[in-house]
Amino acid sequence: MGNGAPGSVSTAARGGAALLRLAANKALLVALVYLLLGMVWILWSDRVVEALFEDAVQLTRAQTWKGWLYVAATAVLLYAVLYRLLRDEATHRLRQQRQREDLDLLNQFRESIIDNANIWLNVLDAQARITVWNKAAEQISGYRREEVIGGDAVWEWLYPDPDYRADIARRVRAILDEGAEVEGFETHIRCKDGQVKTMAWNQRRFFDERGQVGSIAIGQDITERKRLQEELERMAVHDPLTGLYNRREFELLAARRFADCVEAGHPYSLLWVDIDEFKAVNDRFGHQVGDEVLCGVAGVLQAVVGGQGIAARYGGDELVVALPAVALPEARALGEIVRQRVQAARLLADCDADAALTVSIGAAQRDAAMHDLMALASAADAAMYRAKAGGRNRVCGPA
Ligand SMILES: Nc1nc2c(ncn2[C@@H]2O[C@H](COP(=O)(O)OP(=O)(O)OP(=O)(O)O)[C@@H](O)[C@H]2O)c(=O)[nH]1
Repeated sequence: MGNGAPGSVSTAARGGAALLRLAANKALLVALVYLLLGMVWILWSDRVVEALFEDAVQLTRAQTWKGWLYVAATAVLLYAVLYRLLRDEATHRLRQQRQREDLDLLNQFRESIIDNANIWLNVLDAQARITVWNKAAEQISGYRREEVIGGDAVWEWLYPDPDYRADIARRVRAILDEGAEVEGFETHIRCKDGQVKTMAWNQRRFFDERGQVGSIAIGQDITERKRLQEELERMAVHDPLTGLYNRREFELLAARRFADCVEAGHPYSLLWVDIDEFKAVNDRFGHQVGDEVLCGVAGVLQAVVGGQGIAARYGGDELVVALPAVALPEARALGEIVRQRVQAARLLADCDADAALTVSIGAAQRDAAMHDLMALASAADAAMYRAKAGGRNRVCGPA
């Protein structure tokens, strides 16, 4: 896999032909120089020998010596030329062999990096078929390379939903056809064992040494990171014990709905729920039981009003429910249902069959004098204290 541009094939072929032409021209030049030197030698040496020797026997001997001299000189010349050519050729071959060895080493190194990288790495050809599938891809997906290499069936396995798969296929085509790049793109894959994992992808196009288009994808399994992130987000807005919204989130959400209701002229009510004699529960049965009771009351509250309002743990044993667009009579009725259900739940039955656990509830509705959520909350809190003062286990409204 490389980054060569398309057309590199014809460039290489043109380069090879030019080199061959250069070699042929050089050889022709050497042959012509040899021919010329030979002709000059024969013409010149014949004249010199004929001028020097008149005797036929001496002339023949001189011609023979001249022949030997020519053969010796051309042999030396031939040796020098061939030695240079063959030495250059040998050096060239040696260099090529070293380059091939270096390239092999580099390829082995690259393959080992691809294979042992801690991240999913796969390569696709122009038809989106898998050509490289590293160990991390095998480990994360559960699919072995023998199952996926050369085909595109893996997309159906990883993305069984046809619409989702079509969307991803469109993105891959955009990468292959238009050179689009993705960075940090998240998908949910279904692994061989049925697990669903969240992956973050970086993917881009490349051209191999033959100019063929492909795409390389690097994937990171972010399932655990996502889960932790969601858990942190959940913890930031929820009370860890009861699972209801925490006070901060309640004030944020309820205030937002309060402003909406003021603007729309809708009613807005609030229930303030406090467990009766909760300190005695802790003292008699222990903090652990107290925690379970708190959770039990929160469960009742969520079941009765969760769909209509915003239920939260305000602090200690105090729970609140904001009821946007709900008028006081309905709010009181809901409070009454909560009270009865808490009592009926017999949350202390396991500790003491006779011990009853009850709640006191204050209900209030926004009036023209209440400009913010806190004013309404104070009114509901005051109503809850009236319920306590009235003997507990009851729902009280405004005085
Ligand atoms: N188990 C448990 N107890 C808690 C928690 N938070 C606060 N409490 C206890 O809740 C009790 C609240 O008592 P109060 O509301 O003051 O009084 P009470 O006993 O409920 O009496 P009334 O409200 O007058 O009926 C205290 O004893 C706190 O220690 C908690 O998260 N778990």
